[in-house]
Amino acid sequence: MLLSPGDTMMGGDATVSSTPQYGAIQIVKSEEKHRFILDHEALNILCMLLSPGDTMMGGDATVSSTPQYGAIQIVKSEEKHRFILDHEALERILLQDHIKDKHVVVVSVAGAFRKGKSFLLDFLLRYMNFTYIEEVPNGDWMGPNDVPLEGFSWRGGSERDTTGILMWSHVYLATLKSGEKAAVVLLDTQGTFDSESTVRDCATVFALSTMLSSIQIYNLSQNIQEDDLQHLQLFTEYGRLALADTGTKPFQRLQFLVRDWSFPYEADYGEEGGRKILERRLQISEKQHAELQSLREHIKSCFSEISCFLMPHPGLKVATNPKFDGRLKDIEPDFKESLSQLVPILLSPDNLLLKEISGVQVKAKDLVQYFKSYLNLFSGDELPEPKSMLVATAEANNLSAVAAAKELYSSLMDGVCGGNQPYLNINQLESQHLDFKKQALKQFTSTRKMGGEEFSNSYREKLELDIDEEYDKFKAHNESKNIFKAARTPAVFFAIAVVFYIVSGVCGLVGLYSIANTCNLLMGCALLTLITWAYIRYSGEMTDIGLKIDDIANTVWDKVMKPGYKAVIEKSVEHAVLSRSNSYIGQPGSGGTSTNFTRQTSHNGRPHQS
Ligand SMILES: Nc1nc2c(ncn2[C@@H]2O[C@H](COP(=O)(O)OP(=O)(O)OP(=O)(O)O)[C@@H](O)[C@H]2O)c(=O)[nH]1
Ligand SMILES: [Mg+2]
Repeated sequence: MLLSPGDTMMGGDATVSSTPQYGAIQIVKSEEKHRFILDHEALNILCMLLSPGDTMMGGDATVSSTPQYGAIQIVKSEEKHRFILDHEALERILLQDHIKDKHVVVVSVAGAFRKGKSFLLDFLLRYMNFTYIEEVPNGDWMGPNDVPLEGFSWRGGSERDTTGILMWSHVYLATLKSGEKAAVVLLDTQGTFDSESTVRDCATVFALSTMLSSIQIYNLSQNIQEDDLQHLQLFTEYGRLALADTGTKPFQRLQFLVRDWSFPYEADYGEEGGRKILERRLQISEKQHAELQSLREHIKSCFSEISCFLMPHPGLKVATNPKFDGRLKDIEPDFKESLSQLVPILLSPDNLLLKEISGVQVKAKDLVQYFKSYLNLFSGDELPEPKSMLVATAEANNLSAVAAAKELYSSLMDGVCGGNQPYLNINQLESQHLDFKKQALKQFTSTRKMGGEEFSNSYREKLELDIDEEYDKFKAHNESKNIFKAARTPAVFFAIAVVFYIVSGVCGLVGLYSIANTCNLLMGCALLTLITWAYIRYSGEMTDIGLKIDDIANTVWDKVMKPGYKAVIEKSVEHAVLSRSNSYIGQPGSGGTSTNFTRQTSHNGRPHQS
């Protein structure tokens, strides 16, 4: 978003940002006599930059240097431990025109509370800004040494900070290895096991973020413990069902991230050490209980990629100093070194992974549907069974396929009878509709969906109904382009006025004054209706009355004028044919005279004479 020309940018050349469209705007100015005045215009521009209603998390300490971006709480924790989805906020982010049709990469960080999740995400933001906005490849994305860390709200202390699920308001566009442009979404989540949340709350947030992300960063402290693996049980159960249904792995990447790893002499910091530890933790041995064995097997089979990264301790300033505000100079070099290795492993264009559900890549607009279905699923008092998770996924799957097929139909119809297209003959329109409907249904049937054919039949029926409804709209729109139909109402009322004018004149001539007066009155009414109709059409007000006048005109046309007009035409054609044949028979050599002729009529196809 650009600032309007003429905005007061503070700081002159020295402070111009590397992205020149951002800058400090002076909203309170110091005037003569030491008075401060508010620059309303500048304030309005700032208000426009922030979409209305956005909940910017973080308070003063974490306000971003690019004020138009912020963390938006899309899943909120309400009273009685219920989570609700902020549809509007979600749609505002994901349904932006340049985003909605892009496949998405969803990066989420989940895990226990107070373990540095939001802190890490702010480094991910720095990398994203550097690589995908400023587009400087292989540079130093970590930024200057002496700048506070901003973005998602993070802080020290023992009390929880993040609640619900937050999405970064800016969706990054990244060019993948394949050359495709993908939309990258970052999610921060409420930490698990804080003193205010129930087990269900924790499981809900963790489940939502795992189900919706393509790169789930599982943030752990110090080690991978058995209970950390057990939290994945719900997904592995669901994953098994989904795997059986579609034959594809339901989740993409699970990245274990062990913070404050204290045993570098056993396994090195970084990816290599992480692989070693992960192998040990996911190892299946005969000594293990059968349940532990199957959990490990299922974790492996549900994610297409599992990896682990061991992070060193960031230093005492980070962990214990209340004044620490994220400056790199206060962080231990080991930590910074590991961070510079970790973040590109997660977010470089080559490592981004698209979100897939049942083997189909998810678009940003589909993600909205999945959010809705999953939030619905988790709104009950009990945690859902893996089977109902499968049903919810199948439902969202089918709804997305319905939406895509409907969109195909609408765009095809738009091409033949949309806004700029001329009026199309009704028979032609009908045949195009049937053809496009067939194409849309074919696309729906061929899209891979969960839940089987029987499940998707009801959605197919819904699609047919939706398409027919859409067709009615296209038909009405097409009709409105028929200028003869548009001119029908004024023509009918004008004709009525003319007829009554003539009748009134004739009646006046023969002395039937009362009938003449009534006709005059009716003529006046017709003209008045005509003027009212013209005003409604011109002003766009009182459209209900306008529609009623159109209805009356249509009825008069269908019931009176059209039959009358047809009868007159038929009569005159008959008359013309008759007079033509009469003149033909009357001609010399035609075998008869005009007064004495042989009339030929046809009887059962045979000519006979009378
Ligand atoms: N020991 C340690 N502390 C860290 C690390 N990273 C960040 N911190 C500190 O941990 C504290 C909490 O950071 P946050 O990012 O707010 O933690 P969080 O996990 O988002 O916390 P909740 O939002 O409450 O779930 C801050 O004081 C950070 O400085 C780390 O790797 N190790
Ligand atoms: Mg947090």
